[in-house]
Amino acid sequence: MLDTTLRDGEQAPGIDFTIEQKVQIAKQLARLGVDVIEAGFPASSEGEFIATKKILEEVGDQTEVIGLARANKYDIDKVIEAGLSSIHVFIATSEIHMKYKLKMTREEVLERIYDNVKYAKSHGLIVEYSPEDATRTDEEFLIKAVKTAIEAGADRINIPDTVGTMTPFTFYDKIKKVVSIAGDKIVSVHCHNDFGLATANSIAGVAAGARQVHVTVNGIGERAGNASLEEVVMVLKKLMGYEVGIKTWLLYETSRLVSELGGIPIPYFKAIVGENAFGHEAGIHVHGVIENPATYEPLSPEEVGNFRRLALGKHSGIHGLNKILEEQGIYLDTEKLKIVLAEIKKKADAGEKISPEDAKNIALKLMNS
Ligand SMILES: CC(=O)SCCNC(=O)CCNC(=O)[C@H](O)C(C)(C)COP(=O)(O)OP(=O)(O)OC[C@H]1O[C@@H](n2cnc3c(N)ncnc32)[C@H](O)[C@@H]1OP(=O)(O)O
Ligand SMILES: CC(C)C(=O)C(=O)O
Repeated sequence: MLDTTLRDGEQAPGIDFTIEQKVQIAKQLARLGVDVIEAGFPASSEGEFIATKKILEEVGDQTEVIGLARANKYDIDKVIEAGLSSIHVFIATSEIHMKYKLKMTREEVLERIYDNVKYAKSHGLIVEYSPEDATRTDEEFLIKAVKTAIEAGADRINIPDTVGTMTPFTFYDKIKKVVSIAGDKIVSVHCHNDFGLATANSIAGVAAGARQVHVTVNGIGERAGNASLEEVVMVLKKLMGYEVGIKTWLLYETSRLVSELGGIPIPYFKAIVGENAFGHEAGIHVHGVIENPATYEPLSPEEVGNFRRLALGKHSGIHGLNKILEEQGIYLDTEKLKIVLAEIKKKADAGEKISPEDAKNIALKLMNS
C-alpha cells in the first residue's frame, strides 16, 4: 500500500498541512503499517522540502519514504538533496497533456522518460515511474512509455487513472496488458474518484496483477479525491483474502487525525470510517444486530476501530429500545416498552430527534406516573 495523503491528498484545495502536521500524519501512517509513504513534492516549496526530509528522519527506518518529481533534473535533485532513496518520477503520455500542457512531441516525452529515470537510477534511487494520464493515453504509446522507463531502469511502474475515467472492466484489461510487459517490475495503480469508481478501479487493478495501490486517508485528493485507504484495505482483506499488513483497528483514529488536521469533515455515510458506517435505527436491523451483529454488519466496528451506534427514531422496535434502556439501567416489561416506543414514534413523526437520554426520561416519567 503506497499512501499519498501527504502528496496527492494535500494537493486538494484548502488542505495545507504544516511541517509538524505532516510529520504527525506520517508517524501515524507508519504505525498503521503502510509500505510506502509519499511524503511530498520536495521541489514545490521550502516547507515541502523540509517536511519530506523530516518525515524520512522520523519514519524512514519503518517504511519506505518516496518523493515526487517531474521529469527534470531540478526536481530529481531536490529529492536527492532531501536524502530520500525513493523517487516517483512522472510525465504525462496522453495526447491532450503532451500537446497543451507539456508542449512536447511523443519522441520528446520518451526521451524525458529515459533520461530522467536513468538519471535518478544513476544516483542509486528506487524509481517509480508514472505515465500521467495513462488511461487516456493511446495504448500503443503507453506500452512504449512503460518499456522505455523499464529500459532506463525503473523499479516500479505506476498506472494513474488521472481524471478517473476508467471503469473496473476497462481498467482490468489495461492493467493486464501492462503487467504482461512489465516482467518482474512491480505494477502499481493510482485511481481518482471523479465518477466514484476509485476504489472499484483500484481493486480491479489488483485483480489484474497490480501489486501496489496508491491510496489516501479518507480518499482526500484532487477534485473528487483518490482511492480511499480504508476502503481499499478492507476490500482486499475482507472480500479478497489478501494479507495487506495494515493494523486495521487504527483506521478510524487515522481517519479522524487527517480529518482534524486537514479541516475536512468525513461524510456521515463514508464506508468503514463514517459515523454511520455501523449505525442502526431500523427495528428489524437492531434486533438482528443484538442477536448476532453479522446479520447486518459485514465487518465488525472493532476491526477498524469504529463504533456501533444504535439509534432511536420512528423506525425503532421493542428489542432495540429495550437494549438502549437496559444500558442506562432501566428495565421495563413489554407493555411499558410499547408505551415508551409509541411516545418515541410520535415525537419522531413530528420531526424530533430522540437520544437515548430522551428515551430514558420518557421511561422514568412513565415509571413515576
Ligand atoms: C497529476 C498530478 O497530481 S501531478 C502533480 C501535481 N502537483 C503539483 O503541481 C503540486 C506542486 N507544484 C508546484 O509547486 C509547482 O507547480 C511547481 C514548483 C512544480 C512548478 O511551478 P512553476 O515553475 O511555477 O510552473 P507551473 O506549475 O505554472 O507549470 C508547470 C510546468 O511544469 C511542466 N511540467 C508539468 N508536468 C511535468 C512533468 N511531469 N515533467 C516535466 N515538466 C512538467 C509544465 O509543462 C510547465 O512547464 P513550463 O513552466 O515550462 O510551461
Ligand atoms: C503523479 C501522478 C501519479 C498523479 O498524481 C496522477 O496522475 O493523478
